[in-house]
Amino acid sequence: MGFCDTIWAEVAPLREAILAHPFLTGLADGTLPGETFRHYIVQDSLYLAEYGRSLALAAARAPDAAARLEFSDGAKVAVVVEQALHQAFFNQFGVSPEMAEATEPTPACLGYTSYIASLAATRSYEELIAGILPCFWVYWEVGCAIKPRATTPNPYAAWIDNYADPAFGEATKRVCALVDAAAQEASPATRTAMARAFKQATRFEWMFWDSAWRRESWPI
Ligand SMILES: Cc1ncc(CO)c(N)n1
Repeated sequence: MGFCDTIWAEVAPLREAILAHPFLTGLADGTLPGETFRHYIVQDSLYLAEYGRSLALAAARAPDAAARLEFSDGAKVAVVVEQALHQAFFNQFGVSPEMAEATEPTPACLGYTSYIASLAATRSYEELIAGILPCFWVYWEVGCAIKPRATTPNPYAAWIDNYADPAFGEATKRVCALVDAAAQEASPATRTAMARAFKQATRFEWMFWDSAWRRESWPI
């Protein structure tokens, strides 16, 4: 079993909790309140802007051209999706650019982006890319799980299609391959740190949806 398969299996309980989360069941059957999705999509645009920066840092630190291309491409796609898909949803759900600009990241959003940025700043390249991977893989799994049971018409169809798109699956596979290759060269201690980063980021994925579901804000 490859490294990615192992760490993927280790987070199985987290993945089950994600797939069962009411935010995602509501997305699939179209009953998710628009206000809840609006909270999510504004936070997600803040997330993608910061995540894109961390992908660019991964590209800068990548040991070979293939990895440099993959992460710089990912950095570009994060910005493109942030601007295109999100703008469409902003229009659909009545979020003005001013509202979006005035919104602060929630504790979950800031926690997740700051965690990935901290990997980029103070940890190894191997840990950084392990922390980057759940963003791809969890969304790919969610997209594929939701798509066959999504009701039509569904106000969230464009979101579901984006993450169930085979092209997104291919990108996920390529990042998995880079993580597997890095793990193969790494020491046991680094592999342990990679598994921890992967799990931590997967936890934040759950927290991100849960925070939108609760329409989280700062307690003070
Ligand atoms: C929080 C989060 N994780 C992953 C993705 C997938 O790109 C996203 N858009 N947002």
